[in-house]
Amino acid sequence: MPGDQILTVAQVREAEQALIDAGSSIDALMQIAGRGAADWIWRMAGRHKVTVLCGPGNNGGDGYVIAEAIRERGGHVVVVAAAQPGTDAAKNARKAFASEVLGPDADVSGHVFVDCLFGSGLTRPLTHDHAELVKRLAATHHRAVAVDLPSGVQSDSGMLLNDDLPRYDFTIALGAWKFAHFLMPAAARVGELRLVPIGIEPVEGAARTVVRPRVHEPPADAHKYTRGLLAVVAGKMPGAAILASMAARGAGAGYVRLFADRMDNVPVDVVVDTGILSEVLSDDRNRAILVGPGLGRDGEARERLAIALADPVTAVVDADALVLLTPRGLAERAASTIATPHEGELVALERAFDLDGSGTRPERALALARASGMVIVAKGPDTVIAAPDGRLACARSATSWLSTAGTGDVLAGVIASRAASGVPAFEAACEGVWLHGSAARLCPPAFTASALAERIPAALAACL
Ligand SMILES: NC(=O)C1=CN([C@@H]2O[C@H](COP(=O)(O)OP(=O)(O)OC[C@H]3O[C@@H](n4cnc5c(N)ncnc54)[C@H](OP(=O)(O)O)[C@@H]3O)[C@@H](O)[C@H]2O)[C@H](O)CC1
Ligand SMILES: [K+]
Repeated sequence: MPGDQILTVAQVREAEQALIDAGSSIDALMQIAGRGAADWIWRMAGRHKVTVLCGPGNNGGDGYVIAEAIRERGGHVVVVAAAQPGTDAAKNARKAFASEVLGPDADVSGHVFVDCLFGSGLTRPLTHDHAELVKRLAATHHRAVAVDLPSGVQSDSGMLLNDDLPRYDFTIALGAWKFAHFLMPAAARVGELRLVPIGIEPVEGAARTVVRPRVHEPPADAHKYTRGLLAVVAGKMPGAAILASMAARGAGAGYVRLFADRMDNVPVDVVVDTGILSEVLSDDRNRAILVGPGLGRDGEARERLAIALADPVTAVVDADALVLLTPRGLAERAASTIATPHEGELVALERAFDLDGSGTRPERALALARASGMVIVAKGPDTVIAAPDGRLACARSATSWLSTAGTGDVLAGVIASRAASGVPAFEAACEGVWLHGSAARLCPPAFTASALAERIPAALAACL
């Protein structure tokens, strides 16, 4: 199931123009957006005092609409204008606000601070005065809500144009998600996210959010091979491959076969094969391969990677295998390959594929996907998934407790399991990322990677 669209500033402007061409107006869109945002703020504040900070552009215009909607309901609302409205729509919204507007020096405090200083039109850092004003208002209110984006955040990259700006409890996106809602460092400042739709049509080629997949029970006549046989190739340090295999067992594949040098310390429900790798992989019942966790980086590891990549089934390439991977290694491959690099491995792959690593994380992931022909899962607190055909998806961090050893092995195992179950590569990557995050949410704090792997079936249960 495709998620919601995530749009760049240019895509939002084009989509907004299409609505205007179809008979709407900026003023009408601002009313829908502002009143939709006011509904959320009303739920949060009720009759407690709300302060709306309005900037000069249409984000500020939204602020006047929000303030008027709260005033009409009998709420206690104050507007602080950081600058006079500069656009026609913002001027109209200001005129329609039937109460007093205070200047930026006003001494205000209250329950909810609503930031409508700048949104997607921000092009440069906030001035010192604006930054101090935002900080002061955030400090004198119990809760902070950003409308569309926190002021000071660059919409397409998620970069912060100013240091030291407040964290928000809530961000209410207008019309569509923006990349800054998902990308670090901005994603750490937005708080809980809500989206107010304003009628924007689907934009061709737009990025999507990663959402809960739909998974079906195996058919009545299913057996372990029809549900998918996954081969996991271990190396010198089998622990990581065992962890990946455990996670894979719980994510849908009917059979996980671990190729390893030794049989000891392997849980009973992972089948170990200590034979000859090329023979293990030539089993034509194999539906997917996972190679990389604990593989090592020596000559034997290189050889195992080459044998794995020569196999005509979907391959998930992780950890050490990402460092050993070369364009030549992929040249003969016809089957899909999914790479799951963290930032350091992403940089190594960019070098290997002669890319300069410039641009936002989604742009970098897409460039690598196109250059390598692989589905790229650029994992981290702001995981981005890119396909060679240009599809792009972003996931919010489930929890920062995921920052512990072995969780990457679990992710690789889950993605490989979805691929072995017959899910196409890009979708398998998105499903794996969702299941991994969802399992993390089911874990207690300070969980271990093996506890995470144990929660994968519970995460899968929520998808049935
Ligand atoms: N998504 C939609 O369809 C709708 C969105 N709406 C809201 O509109 C804003 C975007 O509004 P816009 O007027 O384009 O931009 P801003 O309000 O964010 O910024 C206003 C102008 O401020 C100037 N600017 C930029 N950075 C700074 C700065 N650091 N200091 C001072 N001034 C700055 C810039 O103009 P310049 O000419 O000075 O460069 C901006 O244009 C969107 O976020 C939504 O909230 C509408 O409600 C309609 C529907
Ligand atoms: K804002």
